[in-house]
Amino acid sequence: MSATDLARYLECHGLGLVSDKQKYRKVVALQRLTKGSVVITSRPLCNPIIFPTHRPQHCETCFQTRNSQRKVLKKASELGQQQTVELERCSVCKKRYYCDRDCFTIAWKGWHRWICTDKDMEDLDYEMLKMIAISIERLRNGAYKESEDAHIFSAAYEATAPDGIKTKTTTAIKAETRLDSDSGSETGTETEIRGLGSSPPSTWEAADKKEEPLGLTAYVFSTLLGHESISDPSLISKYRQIATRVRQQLLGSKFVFKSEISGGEPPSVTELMQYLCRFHCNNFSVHDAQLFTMAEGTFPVGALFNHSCRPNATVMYEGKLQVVRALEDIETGQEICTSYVDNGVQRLERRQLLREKYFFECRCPRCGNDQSCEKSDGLSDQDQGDSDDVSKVKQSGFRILDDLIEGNDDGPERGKNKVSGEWLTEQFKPIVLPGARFLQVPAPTLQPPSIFTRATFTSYVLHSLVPLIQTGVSEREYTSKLFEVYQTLQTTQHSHPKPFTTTVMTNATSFFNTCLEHQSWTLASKIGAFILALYLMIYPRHHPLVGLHCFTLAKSLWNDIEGGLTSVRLSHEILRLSLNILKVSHGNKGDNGSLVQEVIDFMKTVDLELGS
Ligand SMILES: C[S@@+](CC[C@H](N)C(=O)[O-])C[C@H]1O[C@@H](n2cnc3c(N)ncnc32)[C@H](O)[C@@H]1O
Repeated sequence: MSATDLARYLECHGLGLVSDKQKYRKVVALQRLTKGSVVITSRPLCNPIIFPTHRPQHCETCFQTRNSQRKVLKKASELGQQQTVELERCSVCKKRYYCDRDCFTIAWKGWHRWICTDKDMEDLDYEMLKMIAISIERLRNGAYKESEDAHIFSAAYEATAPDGIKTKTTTAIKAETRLDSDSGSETGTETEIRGLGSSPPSTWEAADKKEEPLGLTAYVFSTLLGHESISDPSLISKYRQIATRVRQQLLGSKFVFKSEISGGEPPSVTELMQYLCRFHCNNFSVHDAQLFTMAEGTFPVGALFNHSCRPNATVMYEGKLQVVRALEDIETGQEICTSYVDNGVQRLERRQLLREKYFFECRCPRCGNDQSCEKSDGLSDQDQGDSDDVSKVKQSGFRILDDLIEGNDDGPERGKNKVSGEWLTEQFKPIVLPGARFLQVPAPTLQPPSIFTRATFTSYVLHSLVPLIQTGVSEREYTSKLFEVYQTLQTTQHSHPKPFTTTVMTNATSFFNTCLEHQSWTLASKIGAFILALYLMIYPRHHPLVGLHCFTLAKSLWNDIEGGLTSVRLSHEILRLSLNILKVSHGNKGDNGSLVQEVIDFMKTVDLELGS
């Protein structure tokens, strides 16, 4: 595989990989992508490492959760049960779980037998490194067969081509035919992929163009940045120890390195250290549909996307397959970016993480690169002098956002970040929830309040932005309204402590969860509406977090008996919002699709109650 093969593969997906002075390379759209479409899928180079606490819930092979496994459900119905069938545990290590013997056999032949009795496997870096070394060697020596993975991606994933035509991948087709046949043997060397140096078919067949051969995955991995030369020496020394341990373990194990490239030896310590450095700034936390992380994985194609604090794409998972989805319409030539950090944290924290973990200074539309960023990076107000005022005046668009949400005060105990429940309750009580019908119609003449409190902020932002999401206006129109909201928030007086900082958001979120736990639905709904306003100010409108929050808020509103029918109507409207967002961020496949279906089903219940 070569750079040309990668370029051709990406081109088939309507993507281009362009050199960039600051970022090394960047992925750009070669054609218009509509919001919600799958930009590309990315496969893991080795089995993602499930965190120990999450192992009993996920099959190591197909990665499906216990309750969503089709096979398990079928088994349950055969047993006359409703749903829950426990996963089966490996009887030797007693640590890894599988749906059944089929999944266990695939794992055993592929990787499990090499790690089953290795006591060091509880260290994430060690585990990932050993798995990658084995995975790459199996690919090089021809022991790996593409068909083995058919089972892994058996969700029969349908990739949506940029033109909107649904293409069933050949992986999916293979999966269907493989279900009835036995898994292949480890010893066979007549494989489709003969090693990293071999060429792909001379033309990418129409059906093949959506499929990512593992040879390509490994090639992309070999091209990723590791930043070895600028990494922290203590990290490098830690990596040397891990690499040495893994190499010794591999030398002593029965795993045979028999490819031409390996020459009978595991990769050198230096090469293994390079892998570790690449993991550091390219690996992903794998999360479920609710965005709870449960594993770590190496997805090289997905790692080609650069970071932006205002991303236009997001990363989701369908079983073990990573799916990059467009969060907004992306025009030809535009760079496609995901986010490496939570966009809800303050500029200083984001920049520090990006610098320490990914070794770059962010110059995205939100961060920019002028002096105003430096202020948060440690320069005192005095150091900034008058230039601060000047740079503030110059700021526009997303650049305003971080100044708006800065601040650590929340509550009477200034600076301590500790606020009493009573005080918080008082802060949220005055919020008047918007009428459902007001959320459907944009109000062009909406007057901003004379002072922003938590209540007036919630009302102003929700009335300004939600109708635009409901009516699906263009990104340009939405952004222009959003900038208008930012300007208003900047130029209007606000109460103290400032109601729209990230500190306030963190405290409000934990208070919201407490209210939900205690079933204080009226208060929870008010806090939930406030959090929604803050989310809309900070996150892209179709961000999965926004959709998930809307779903929780809608459930709270529906439970709020005090609010009567008004609250049920609002619940319906917020559900509609949740659905609009989740359809874009989550799509309609697997566990993500099930979540969207849950929203639809809940809407039907609410519909019934409203008699519509
Ligand atoms: C996951 S990789 C992204 C793909 C990478 N650009 C490449 O061509 O392989 C992460 C690395 O890309 C670079 N990078 C990502 N986003 C960037 C950004 N917004 N600005 C500058 N460099 C960025 C950094 O060097 C970072 O460590």
